[in-house]
Amino acid sequence: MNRAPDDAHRHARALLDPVHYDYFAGGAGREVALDENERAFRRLALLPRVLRGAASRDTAVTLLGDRSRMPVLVAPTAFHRLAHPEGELATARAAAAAGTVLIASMAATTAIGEITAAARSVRPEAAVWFQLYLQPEPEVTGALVRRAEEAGCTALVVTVDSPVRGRHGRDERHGFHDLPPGLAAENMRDLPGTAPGGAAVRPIAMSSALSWEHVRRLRATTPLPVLLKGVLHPEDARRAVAEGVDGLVVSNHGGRQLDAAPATVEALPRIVEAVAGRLPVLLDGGVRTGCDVAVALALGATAVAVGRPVVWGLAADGERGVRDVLEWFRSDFDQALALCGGARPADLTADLVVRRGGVGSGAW
Ligand SMILES: Cc1cc2nc3c(=O)[nH]c(=O)nc-3n(C[C@H](O)[C@H](O)[C@H](O)COP(=O)(O)O)c2cc1C
Ligand SMILES: CCCCCCC(=O)C(=O)O
Repeated sequence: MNRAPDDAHRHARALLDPVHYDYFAGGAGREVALDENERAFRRLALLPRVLRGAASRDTAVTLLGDRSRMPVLVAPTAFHRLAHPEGELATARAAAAAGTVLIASMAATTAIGEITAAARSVRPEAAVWFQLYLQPEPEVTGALVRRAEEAGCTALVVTVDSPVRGRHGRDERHGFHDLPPGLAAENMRDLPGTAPGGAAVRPIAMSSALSWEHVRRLRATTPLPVLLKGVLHPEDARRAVAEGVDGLVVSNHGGRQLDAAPATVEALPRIVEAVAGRLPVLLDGGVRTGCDVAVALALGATAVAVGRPVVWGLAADGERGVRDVLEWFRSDFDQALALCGGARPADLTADLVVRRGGVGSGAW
């Protein structure tokens, strides 16, 4: 029996050290953006179409050349070994088995080469993308990109919503600022510029000096497609198109950065309008059911990504727990698609989405 993300969440909460549970669950500030991500989906409804003769369905999508069995990817989340001893290796095997794309965090507690190897041990064509925080020193960013390329990653997801780190009240209250002994952000090990005898693992820097120039430089140094994660303003989306970026992720970092950021599903339509089909637009934040996936796709997302539900599956039952959560998302999305009268993700169109209480008002 597949465990729904809500069940996994309950199990994870019971099993995890409360300090680590709060790290994963928490958000920035008063956690308004965190709460709103889920609530905003509840404010939206789907108007199903009937009698469309959609006898067989296909939930697969192709994203920048990678095929995914469903339009639900694994969002990058840090420090999986805090959730389960097998950490990112378990997540990678589960994502590969579920046939979806894993976006591996630069802040993983397992090196990217080991993550891709684990995914490919299950499915040789499994796609792994690498999430990157651009580092102030170009040679450090360059070395991270080479590692991702050598590991066989097929896209880079550059997180641009973190000029500084959000303030996480739960972590502050617990005094949780560092990984426990024995765990490290393994992609940061042995990078250029580490002083002889200095710490072998560099801290991850967040820099407010980053600009479009850094994105341009990155694009010039790698053949991999580059997506920007954390775009919420339509002008930034238009600029991304002009700069030749390959894709966008509409994200408020799961409510962990700017607490005043809008719910991502509410920001999505303006980004989709600005991009006008020129790039794939992904969304993450608060996606908890197949209906949420269907709403996001109907509003123009090519796919969504899920963060915490995957962590809960991992904490609850390792590789099997993540696989259960991902398989549940696939079947729940398939069910929503069928109930909307669709045969494939492209059948979900904006006219299906209305605000609750607003049917007939042309709310969208
Ligand atoms: C515990 C945790 C760690 C995260 N680590 C990263 C990270 O390393 N890099 C990144 O770009 N986003 C990170 N995120 C943000 C996620 O990629 C994603 O935007 C967010 O989790 C989506 O919201 P959801 O958790 O409601 O699905 C993290 C989120 C959580 C909850
Ligand atoms: C400076 C530590 C970097 C870890 C970042 C993980 C992350 O993005 C999060 O939201 O947590």
